Amino acid sequence: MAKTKLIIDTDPGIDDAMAILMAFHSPEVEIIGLTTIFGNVPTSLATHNALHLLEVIGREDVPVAQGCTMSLKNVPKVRIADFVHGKDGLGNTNPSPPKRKALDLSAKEFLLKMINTFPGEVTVVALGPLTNIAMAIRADPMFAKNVKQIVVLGGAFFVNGNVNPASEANILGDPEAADIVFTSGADILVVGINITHQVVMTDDHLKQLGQSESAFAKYVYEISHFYFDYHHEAYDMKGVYLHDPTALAAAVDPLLFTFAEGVVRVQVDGISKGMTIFNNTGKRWGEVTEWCNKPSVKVAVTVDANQITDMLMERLLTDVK
Ligand SMILES: O=c1[nH]c(=O)c2ncn([C@@H]3O[C@H](CO)[C@@H](O)[C@H]3O)c2[nH]1
Repeated sequence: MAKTKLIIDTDPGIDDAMAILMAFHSPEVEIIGLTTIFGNVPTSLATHNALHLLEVIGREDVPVAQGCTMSLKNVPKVRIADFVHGKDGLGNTNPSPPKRKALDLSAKEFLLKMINTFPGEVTVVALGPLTNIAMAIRADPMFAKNVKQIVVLGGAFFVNGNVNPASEANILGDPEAADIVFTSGADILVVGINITHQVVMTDDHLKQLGQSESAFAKYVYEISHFYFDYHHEAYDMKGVYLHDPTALAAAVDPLLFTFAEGVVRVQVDGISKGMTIFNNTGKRWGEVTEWCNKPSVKVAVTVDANQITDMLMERLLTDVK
């Protein structure tokens, strides 16, 4: 079967690094580029880290396109998540400067170019705020039709957020962009923290990675201590949430999830800014609401969590020649 072409829009980030490594050991997909965005780190550092990760992986042929440095409303991210990922985004391991540079094309231009070159063939896995993708949608009305699928890591459906009780970090990073993407009519899978908080890499799994001879396993072991310390402290748990690898798994094998369909709108201001509100009641509302006459998305509602952790472990522990 033909491999799905993937573009990973990313803000690496320790769990982004795990997802990117996992993607390169996933025979189901072919990664045709990385685009970068602010979130876990500022955009310039995301680009630096994306180029560094491709060196670690040995795939310096894969292009990186730098994305927006601010949200659609020209607001820089209020709180870069260095307390989750370290100052350098990779657990304070201080990676050496990458040998390559990003493309001259912006992330938006790269996304448009790839989707127009391969209509119906490219899936975008969005691991950070959705600014680049919203920009592409706004620039070209055909983008939403021609992208094969957009897999979004973001939102908190029927649960609290992880930045505050209302909002999850990626959606809060650019709520206007998220609302544009969710209502664009593209084929969209949304994986929120109601799902990713079920998918855990334990302290024992980390130990196993540390004892392995696999280059990917050793690398993840090195960068992950900071991320584990954060989870020990913030959540009192003996492991970490696998946010980004879970979204990547949805692109590789959506059968590991079940989805409910409905319209998702995003709160763009007020105390619940960034909140994702999903209408799947099936009720015939008596009045016109902001959810009426909008395209639906598929929101993940259940997950085979152990299978995803196993998939990540297996793909990190295996050296692919
Ligand atoms: O700003 C943040 N605050 C968090 O507590 C937090 N926990 C995880 N994350 C990152 O945001 C995405 C999931 O919401 C993932 O990329 C996490 O690394 C966080 N970001």
